[in-house]
Amino acid sequence: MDILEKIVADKRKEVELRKALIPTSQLEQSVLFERPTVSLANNLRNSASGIIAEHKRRSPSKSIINNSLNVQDVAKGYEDAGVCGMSVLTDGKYFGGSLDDLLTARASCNLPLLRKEFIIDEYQILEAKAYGADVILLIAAILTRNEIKQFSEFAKSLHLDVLLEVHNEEELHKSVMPSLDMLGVNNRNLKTFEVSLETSKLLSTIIPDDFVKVSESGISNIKAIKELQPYGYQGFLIGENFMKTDNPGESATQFIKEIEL
Ligand SMILES: O=P(O)(O)OC[C@@H](O)[C@@H](O)c1c[nH]c2ccccc12
Repeated sequence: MDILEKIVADKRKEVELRKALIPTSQLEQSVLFERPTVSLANNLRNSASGIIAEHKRRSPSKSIINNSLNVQDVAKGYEDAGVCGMSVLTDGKYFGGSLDDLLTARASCNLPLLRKEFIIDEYQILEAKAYGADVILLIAAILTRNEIKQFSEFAKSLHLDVLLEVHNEEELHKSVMPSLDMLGVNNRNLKTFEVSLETSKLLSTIIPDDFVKVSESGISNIKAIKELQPYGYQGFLIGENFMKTDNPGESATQFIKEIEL
């Protein structure tokens, strides 16, 4: 079993346990269910920097990134920096995140929030909405075309944006459909953890123009952004480069200043 299969197997068990404890009717009673969502795709279309900044304490590839920050400061810092949106890891076992992190981020800023999670069940989309997300991530590598269709249409019915993540041509061809808002190319192979910006460059030509293109992972300098912009990328998902510092908001501020120069 590779790491991705292991994560998904654990996730299926976790979701079954959560479902047994909190019925969907209870999720739907969250006051956040009535909150009008903010579109990350629209923000990216109208931005010069296109930065989506992530909150990530650790990862299976890097173990600890930063354990001494609080979500509130990070969210406020990113908002002050002028990022387009914030991504919040909610997986506990492999990334040290939680739905509580999402809720705290929601309470701390007005940015569109992406629930960064391995979604394999509609229940997790209801959770995303109930804990204040504006956007969900769907990962093509772990879903069938039918699931992508079902989950993305369900998310749209809740007024959530959908970011679909691919890593190769086959995943892209399997996934393209009108219920997606953004297409993300993960520069990191989730099975081997190898990172290459070439993945974004290669796939850019076959992503239809109606989707906002997002390049994800392994972006650690302005040069990478400048290199990817000519390929049509309008969004850049950055985690570790900000989170490894003592003040991710300040790092994001410097980063955006440099892009706009
Ligand atoms: O920390 P990085 O290399 O800047 O990467 C951020 C983000 O792209 C990465 O965390 C990510 C992309 N796709 C994912 C899917 C699940 C978990 C995490 C991810």
